[in-house]
Amino acid sequence: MTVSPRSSAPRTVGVLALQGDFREHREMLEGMGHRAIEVRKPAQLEGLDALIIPGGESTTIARLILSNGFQEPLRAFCASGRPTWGTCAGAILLAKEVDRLDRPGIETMHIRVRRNAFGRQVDSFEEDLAIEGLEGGPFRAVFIRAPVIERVDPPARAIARLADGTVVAARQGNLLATSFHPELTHDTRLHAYFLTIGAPPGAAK
Ligand SMILES: NC(=O)CC[C@H](N)C(=O)O
Repeated sequence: MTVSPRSSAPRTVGVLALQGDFREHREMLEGMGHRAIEVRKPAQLEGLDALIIPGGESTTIARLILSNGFQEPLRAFCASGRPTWGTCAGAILLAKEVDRLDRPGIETMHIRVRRNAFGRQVDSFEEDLAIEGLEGGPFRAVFIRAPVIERVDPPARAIARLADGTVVAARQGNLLATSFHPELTHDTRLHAYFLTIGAPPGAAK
């Protein structure tokens, strides 16, 4: 399926605002005409149509998820079928397996992620990606101390790869994980795509 950037009606979209670049996601969503909520308490998840878990420092966000009682509510949100998207650190938190993370994350996507996979020499870079389901040509992806998706197990599937074949985006029903940061570009296509990926409750298991 392909979507155009303006194909969805205004939604109420939460951005987990414990740490990281939640503001950039909120501003992009607002620029698209959606209502964006910075989520700091589990009760705020209730009225949302969709949720973004932003980039930042995954160890810090994982610690704050646990200390703020977010772990079960976030798992329930993923199971509810509402679109849920982790960018960079957010993708690390959605993964069932991570090479090293000293505490549990949300662990709902059947992917294995390796943190800081590009090493010190390549702290950040950009690459044009073909993303399955996205029309309008390549997507300029910004990678910052990015993880890679080392393994994708069904029902998850890879939807974007670097030129060398490395998986950098995956989808599992209503769940989306990207190694890169679309909120740091002016391209709203992936945010628009994300809002279309709702699934029946439990579909993402
Ligand atoms: N931009 C990012 O979100 C970087 C992720 C960070 N390197 C981590 O492992 O948590």
